[in-house]
Amino acid sequence: MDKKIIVITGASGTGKTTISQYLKQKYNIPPVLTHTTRAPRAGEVDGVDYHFETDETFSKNHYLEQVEYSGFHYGSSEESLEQTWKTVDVASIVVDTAGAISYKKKYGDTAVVIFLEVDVETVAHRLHGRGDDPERLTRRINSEEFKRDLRIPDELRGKSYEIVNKDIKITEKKVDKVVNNLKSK
Ligand SMILES: Nc1ncnc2c1ncn2[C@@H]1O[C@H](COP(=O)(O)OP(=O)(O)OP(=O)(O)O)[C@@H](O)[C@H]1O
Ligand SMILES: Nc1nc2c(ncn2[C@@H]2O[C@H](COP(=O)(O)O)[C@@H](O)[C@H]2O)c(=O)[nH]1
Repeated sequence: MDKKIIVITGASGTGKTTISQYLKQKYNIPPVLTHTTRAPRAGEVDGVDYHFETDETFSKNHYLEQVEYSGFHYGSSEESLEQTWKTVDVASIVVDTAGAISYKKKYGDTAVVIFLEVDVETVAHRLHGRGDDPERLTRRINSEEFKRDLRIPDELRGKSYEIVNKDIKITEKKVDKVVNNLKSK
């Protein structure tokens, strides 16, 4: 099979990490870790969920793309993806829509984009349920990035699998189809 990167995108709280974990559990498709300057949430572990960085260490890495999201830096490296491709043909990565556009531009058909969509009320409810700090959560939901990522950008329209992530079982079945499509190539 050709090398592929499944790029999971959408607004914060739409279920990107949940789908990335499903891909790992069910298909052994590993996530490529990215870097961030935000603090770990309860239960998040450095080197497992993210490479957690200070402003200083973040600035020393080389990134394929990087963004500022709700006041923090995030970035992903080509080296991490190339490293993962040495051991598997298919990997996944979780990024905002600006990152997904960068991956699509750089990798073309090698980047298979899944755009997750959920209405804003449901997302806010889920983020509260995840235990996000209320002050940070309000800031995030009011950020331009969050509002932008609620709808698929023009650059990805027609080039992505668009999945409404309401019922997780239905979402998983749709993700199964994406993976099966890859396998048949
Ligand atoms: N279909 C679903 N139904 C109900 N809850 C869901 C569903 N999908 C995800 N969740 C829950 O919603 C919360 C947010 O999901 P998740 O962390 O995967 O989102 P995310 O898009 O990765 O968010 P972020 O970009 O902020 O990291 C989690 O608590 C997760 O368990
Ligand atoms: N473009 C990139 N976006 C990234 C990267 N790593 C994570 N993200 C996205 O940032 C927001 C916020 O993440 P959170 O973990 O603080 O909730 C979310 O949309 C992530 O998908 C990256 O390297 N590049």
